[in-house]
Amino acid sequence: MPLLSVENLTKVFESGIVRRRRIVAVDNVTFNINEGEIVSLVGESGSGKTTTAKMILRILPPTSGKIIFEGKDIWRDIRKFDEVKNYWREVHAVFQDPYASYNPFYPIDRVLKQALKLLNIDPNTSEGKSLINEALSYVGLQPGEVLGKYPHQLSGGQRQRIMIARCWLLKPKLVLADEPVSMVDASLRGAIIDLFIRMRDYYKTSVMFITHDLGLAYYASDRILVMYRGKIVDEGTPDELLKSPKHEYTKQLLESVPTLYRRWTF
Ligand SMILES: Nc1ncnc2c1ncn2[C@@H]1O[C@H](COP(=O)(O)OP(=O)(O)OP(=O)(O)O)[C@@H](O)[C@H]1O
Repeated sequence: MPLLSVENLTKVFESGIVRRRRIVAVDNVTFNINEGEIVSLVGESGSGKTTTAKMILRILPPTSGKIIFEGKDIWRDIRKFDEVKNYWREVHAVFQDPYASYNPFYPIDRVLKQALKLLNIDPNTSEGKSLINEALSYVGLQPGEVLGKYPHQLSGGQRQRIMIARCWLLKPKLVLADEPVSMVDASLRGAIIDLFIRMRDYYKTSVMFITHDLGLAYYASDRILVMYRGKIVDEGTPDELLKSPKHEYTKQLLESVPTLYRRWTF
C-alpha cells in the first residue's frame, strides 16, 4: 500500500458575484507516494502545485477526489482537532521562505521547542536540550551560533536548516517541501537538498519536492511528476523523463538539460 494516494483530486476556485469566474487549479490529478520515496512535482508558476500541496496538508478542502494517507481518507476520516494535529506531525511542510515560518518576536529556539512539545517532551529537560543539540548538529549548525537568536539575525540558509532540524525532531512520514531552496544561495542548495535525502535514507521519510526547477527534481528524485495547467501530464524516473518525455511541456522543460548537471553537481 502506498503511503499517500491522491485520487482524482480536483480544486475549482470560484470568484465574482455577478460574473462568476471559475479557475480549475487542480484537474483530476492521481498519483501515489511510497514509503521512503522522493517524488518531485514540477511545473511552471500557476500550474497547481501549491494548491495540490495545500490539499494534501489538509489546509484547503478539495472540490472532489480523495487523499488517502496510511489508509485513511484525510478529509473524511480525520476531523477532530487532535487527529488533525497528529496528521500534521506525520505530514510536515517546509516552505519556500523560512522567514515567513518564524515569529519575528521570538528567538528561533521556539520552533524547535514547539516540535518537542508536539512529541510531549519538555524542552527544558536534559533530554529536550540534547535532542535540540542533536537536531542542530544533524543540519550542520552549532547550537551556540544560532540558539537565542532572532530570525532576522540568521542567514536564509541557517533559517532553512533550522526548519529541517525541526523536521528531523518530528520525523514525519512525509515531508512536503515547497521550493525549499529557492531563497538559498546556489552554493548551499545541494547541501540542503542532501539533508532531505539523508532523512529518506536514515528514517525512510518520504519527501515531495514542489518546484519549478527541473534541475532540483532531476538531482534529488526517485520519480518526477510534471504538472501543467492543473493536470499531471508526464511521470517517470528522472532518466525515463529525460529519455522519453511524452508531453510537449516536458520537452520544453528538458531543453534546459545541458544546465542540469552543471547546476546540481558540486
Ligand atoms: N485562493 C485562490 N483563489 C483563487 N484562485 C487561486 C487561489 N489559489 C490559487 N489560485 C489559482 O489557481 C491556480 C494554481 O495556483 P497554484 O498556486 O497552485 O500554482 P503553483 O503551480 O503552485 O504556482 P507557483 O509556482 O507560482 O506557486 C492559479 O491560476 C492561481 O491563480
